[in-house]
Amino acid sequence: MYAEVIVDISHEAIDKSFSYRIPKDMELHVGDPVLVPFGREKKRAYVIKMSDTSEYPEDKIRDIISPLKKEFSLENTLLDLAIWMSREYGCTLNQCLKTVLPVKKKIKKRGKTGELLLKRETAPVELNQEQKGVLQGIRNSFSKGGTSALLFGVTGSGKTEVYLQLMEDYIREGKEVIFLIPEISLSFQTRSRIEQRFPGMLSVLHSKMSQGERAESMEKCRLGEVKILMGPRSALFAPFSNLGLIIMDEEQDRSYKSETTPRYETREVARKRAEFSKAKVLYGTATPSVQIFSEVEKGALPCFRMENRAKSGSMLPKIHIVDLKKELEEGNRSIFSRALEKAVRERLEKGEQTMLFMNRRGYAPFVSCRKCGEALRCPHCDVSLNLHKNGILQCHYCGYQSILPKNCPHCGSKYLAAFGVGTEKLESICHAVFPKAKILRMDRDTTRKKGKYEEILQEFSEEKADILLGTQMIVKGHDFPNLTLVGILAADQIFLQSDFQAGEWAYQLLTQVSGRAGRGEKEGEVIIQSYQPDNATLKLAVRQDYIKFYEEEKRFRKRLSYPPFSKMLAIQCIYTEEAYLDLILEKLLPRFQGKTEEAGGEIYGPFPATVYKLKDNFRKIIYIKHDSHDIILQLRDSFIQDLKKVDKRNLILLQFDLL
Ligand SMILES: Nc1ncnc2c1ncn2[C@@H]1O[C@H](COP(=O)(O)OP(=O)(O)OP(=O)(O)O)[C@@H](O)[C@H]1O
Ligand SMILES: [Zn+2]
Repeated sequence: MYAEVIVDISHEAIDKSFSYRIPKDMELHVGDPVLVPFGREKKRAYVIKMSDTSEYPEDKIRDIISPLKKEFSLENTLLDLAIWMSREYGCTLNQCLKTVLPVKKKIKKRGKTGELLLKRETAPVELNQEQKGVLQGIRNSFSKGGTSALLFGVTGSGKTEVYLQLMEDYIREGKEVIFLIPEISLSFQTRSRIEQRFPGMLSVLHSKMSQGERAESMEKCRLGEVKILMGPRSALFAPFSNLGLIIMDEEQDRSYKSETTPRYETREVARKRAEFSKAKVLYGTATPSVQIFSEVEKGALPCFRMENRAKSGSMLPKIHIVDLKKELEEGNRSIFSRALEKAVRERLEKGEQTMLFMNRRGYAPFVSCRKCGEALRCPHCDVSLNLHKNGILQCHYCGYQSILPKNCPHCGSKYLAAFGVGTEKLESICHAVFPKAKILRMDRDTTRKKGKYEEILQEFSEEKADILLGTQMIVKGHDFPNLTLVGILAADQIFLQSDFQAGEWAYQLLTQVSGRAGRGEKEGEVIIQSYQPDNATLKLAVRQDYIKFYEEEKRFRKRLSYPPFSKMLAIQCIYTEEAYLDLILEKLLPRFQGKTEEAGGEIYGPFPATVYKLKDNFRKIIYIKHDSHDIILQLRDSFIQDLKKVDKRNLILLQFDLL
């Protein structure tokens, strides 16, 4: 027998594995630590794969010296987690270890830190009745052995206060807390609330950090210099050895789904991490994901609700829909409906703030020729190019850039024109329509530089600007008491996606955006502009009736047996030559289809991915559905085996997405 091992994982990025022979009487398992000869030294290594044969010449291969005891339980936990992830998400253990284990950097030795004492700078807010009720409920549920719970509270109901109290429970017991937040929304407000409550105990991760800074944050956890790690999904792998609690705020957020291999679902990995660390998980949200609410419905997850805003006098905002078709009929061609424009003016007069949401960045999402009708497209991807204000065309998928040509590259005419509105254009329009207003824009382009994101939010919260406009980034978790108007300029964009989860995402987004309005004492108003004011999801979002929305969504998904009412696996096959990709799939599919159907599953596709060509790669997707999670995983493995037989040179890249 042979083993593939990775060496000394805690010291550098793991990207290479080595082969060793397993001596006859040695019993080993994947994940076991072993001692191996390495150059002239002996090193600690981990078994990541075992096989009967080895590609290495017999005389060059060396023997494993001995198995080692798994001494330190943290390492154990993270290894177990990696092993589970590689099985669940269909990728190599190596890929999972890279995700799970922190890259360790040499860090200056610091003086030994004393016991971390809990000294508060600010007294906790007196909780209201609703908050007290849910806090007690969660505590009871956990102390009776419950391992996870959902805190379902409307926007502004004061979930953060509940989290803080619960964190305190665990920190007092000497345990550690992971506080997960969605990507990009490093809510500086929440961060400073935690810092004030638990001075010196918080470490943070965020996407703008360098490798070194991330490593440093993680290292503080390992050394016990902090008790709380706040960050996006990767914070889940904090090397805490006495983890007590994982809080996952905005549980429904899409950034919790990893877009790179392993494509894991943070919600599930959190549960596993908690299981291996004997910790608890609290999910929090104002709009539960359909997945999590189906668990509540089945009685598998206790749910604690808060239905009122926390601050006395604060109410959920009034929401209206404006019909853009009617605006057009009545001669208004502006991007602002009359109602929205009037509402903004009123806010400017009263010195209140406005937030304007536009789902696209850049100046205009399309440039096309008025003569031949062709749009300018990315040469590497199957999408149209976005025009930016500086006259640069940009692909938002691969980053390709070119200068806007004078003439149409298809017919040579000079009638190229930009269509649609992105945030840059919205900003120019706002300046023209409201010349006196102070305007801030927040999107990927204005927040590229480190610190910019916080700077914009800080400025807006200090009321140095009247209008904050931007993409998704502006909607998450922020609390501006003087913000009384939210305008959603093009709600239809939100519904355009073809995914079966599109309705859910739209509902969540609309609720989140709307939830920013009227969080102080002044009443809030939300205006949603749409060409399809009768859209069912839109109407449900306006009524803010989650249960009704959930019931509708459940009916639709049950009828078509979509998750969470069945398991679904998307298999994405990727290759640069379309013809070869098609050929392989043609060879492979009949047999695989047979297997799937025999196992009682359903198979669909292959379909081209939404963006079929991406960075010069063609992408086709096959979906399989089955009630059993395990059978789905078996079918996945058999797909991999079958593909190996036809794609002998191993050219096609596979990506699995377990839904
Ligand atoms: N018991 C309380 N008494 C007075 N004010 C409170 C109380 N609890 C919370 N607040 C205030 O209410 C506002 C909303 O609270 P918080 O940000 O925790 O809500 P949330 O539920 O996390 O909202 P969202 O889901 O929209 O992010 C904050 O300004 C907070 O300081
Ligand atoms: Zn591109």
